[in-house]
Amino acid sequence: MNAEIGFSEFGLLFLLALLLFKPKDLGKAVATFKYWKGRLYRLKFDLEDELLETQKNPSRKEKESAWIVQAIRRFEPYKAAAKVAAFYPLPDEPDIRPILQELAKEGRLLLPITYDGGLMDFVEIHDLEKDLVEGRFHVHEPKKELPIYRGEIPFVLTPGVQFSWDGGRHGHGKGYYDRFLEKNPQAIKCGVAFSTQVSEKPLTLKPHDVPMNYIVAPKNDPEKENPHVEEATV
Ligand SMILES: Nc1nc2c(c(=O)[nH]1)N(C=O)[C@@H](CNc1ccc(C(=O)N[C@@H](CCC(=O)O)C(=O)O)cc1)CN2
Ligand SMILES: Nc1ncnc2c1ncn2[C@@H]1O[C@H](COP(=O)(O)OP(=O)(O)OP(=O)(O)O)[C@@H](O)[C@H]1O
Repeated sequence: MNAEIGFSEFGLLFLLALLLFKPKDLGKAVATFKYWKGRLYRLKFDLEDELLETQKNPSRKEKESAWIVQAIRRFEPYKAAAKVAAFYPLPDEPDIRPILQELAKEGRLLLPITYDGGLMDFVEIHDLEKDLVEGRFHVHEPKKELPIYRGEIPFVLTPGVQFSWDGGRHGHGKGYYDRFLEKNPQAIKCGVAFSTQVSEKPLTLKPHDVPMNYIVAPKNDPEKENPHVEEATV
């Protein structure tokens, strides 16, 4: 009896949520929930790793991140790019730190520094330890005193909340990447995502949403697939 009451209350709450929130808001709420869930999840695993000193049983996220890193390394347009605009991963994004280390060593790494109003610039980073500080939204950002990079940006590894295989991208809703990419139409845009972040159905895009040329994300089983980058089917 009690169980029945519990279930119907849950059902009622769900219906209320559907009535009160527009599908877009509901999507944002789910994205926020996922973001915080991801942060706590990563924290838990980091603590466990420290305690157990083991990397023998990496989580699915770690496996997918390793797959993504391999796929990027093998990707010709990435290999050919003189500079790569990348991102310092948030806990809910693929861990591309090995790529960042390699790019920094090669003198090819650019990371974003954000300003108010949804604007950002890229800065050349040579040392991930010394050149970065924690900026807004807990993202590691270049120190303010470092010079802004004013040269050509041929290739952009782009973070996002959700992508679709046809190149659609939704971010955190502040428009940083849309504004930046609009000003840099020459750049090859490569979305970087966990398999769970890529929708089979095209995302609904607004006129300012800039589509990706490529998506790097494992499609099904990251262990069985050969890492490769998908060309967006736009
Ligand atoms: N790794 C990484 N670096 C990045 C971005 C990104 O998406 N990922 N950005 C891409 O633009 C810029 C920073 N923009 C961000 C904007 C909002 C939030 C954020 O967490 N916002 C909400 C939560 C809402 C949500 O998750 O949708 C908050 O304020 O807590 C994070 C980054 C530049 N650097
Ligand atoms: N090129 C642009 N010029 C002016 N305003 C823009 C441009 N791109 C986006 N915006 C504005 O920025 C806001 C957020 O855009 P959107 O929701 O597409 O961001 P996002 O791509 O999800 O976020 P982010 O790029 O920060 O990860 C919107 O209100 C939009 O009007």
